[in-house]
Amino acid sequence: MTNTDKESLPTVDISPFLTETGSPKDRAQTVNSLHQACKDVGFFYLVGHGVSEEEMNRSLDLGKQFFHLPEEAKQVLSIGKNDHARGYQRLGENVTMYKRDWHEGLDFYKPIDDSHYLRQHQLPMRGENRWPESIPEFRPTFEAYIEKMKQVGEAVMKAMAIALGMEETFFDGLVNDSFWVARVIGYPKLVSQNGDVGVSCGEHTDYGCLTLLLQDSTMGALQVQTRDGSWINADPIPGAYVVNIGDMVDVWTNGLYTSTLHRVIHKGDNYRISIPFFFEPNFDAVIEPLDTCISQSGGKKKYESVVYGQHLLRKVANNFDVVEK
Ligand SMILES: N=C(N)NCCCC[C@H](N)C(=O)O
Ligand SMILES: O=C(O)CCC(=O)C(=O)O
Ligand SMILES: [Fe+2]
Repeated sequence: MTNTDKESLPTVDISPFLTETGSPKDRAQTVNSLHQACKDVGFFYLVGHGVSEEEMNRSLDLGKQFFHLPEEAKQVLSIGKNDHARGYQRLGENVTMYKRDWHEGLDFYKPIDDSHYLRQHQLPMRGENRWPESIPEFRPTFEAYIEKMKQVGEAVMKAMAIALGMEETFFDGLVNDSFWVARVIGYPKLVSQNGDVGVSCGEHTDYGCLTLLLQDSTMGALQVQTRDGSWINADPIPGAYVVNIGDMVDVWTNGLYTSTLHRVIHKGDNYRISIPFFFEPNFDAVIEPLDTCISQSGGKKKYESVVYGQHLLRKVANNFDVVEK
């Protein structure tokens, strides 16, 4: 059932696209609910994704274990000692719209080889992923988790292609080598400070195709802007992902599906963990508005074409505070 009521996000069941056995009727239902959700809010709960609550909780728990390590152990993985993108970012090192975000993070990107554009040009994100060695289960657990998330991302993009009136396989060649990002975020209680500290994570849109957000049971932290400008909570529902679409879907659809502003304000006493998986286009994918979407949205092309990797590089350049290492 698609719930479009103002106070809560709609739900999409992706299971008919993850198994071979999805009936035409069930697939149509998924496509319709996805279309409505992407048009109305750009945020929805995703169920039927095949990831068990146990797997979800294991990842969240490993994230928590990592952030509870002593600061020196975390600093070994610092992005400043690597490629300025892969690795650990201490509290306040992330910046959104020139303000420090009150969280710490650990980022993993799709591994690349020496022929990759990022290595050839000595750019951020060109390095190797940095895994916490003192937590041996961390790497295998996350690597298995990432594989699942890629499959879920591909399935949602298939349903989205149909929702847009394209062939089911339309996005395949644009996302089959997804330049994904898996981010583990730790949020201490937000305390008001002097200076330039903003919120837990300042308002922003995500950059690529889809964000599949796993969050712990903390309520009231993640907020989403609705079309009328008000903010609603995107609270966790056990077993469901909160999914939102990114800037590249906005471009493909000529604004028919919006990449919606969201932010995090965590004022609770607990230490919150979230794990967004950013399912993104291929690094070199050229993204441009689809003809069918241009005609469904007034006939005027709103965006120029963009290479995803270049969009990402521009965004990442503004993501971090310059700190002494
Ligand atoms: N790939 C994504 N979406 N990463 C998280 C973005 C958080 C906002 C970011 N500091 C910004 O200023 O865009
Ligand atoms: O922690 C959250 O709930 C959301 C984080 C987020 O929006 C992001 O990292 O892009
Ligand atoms: Fe986000």
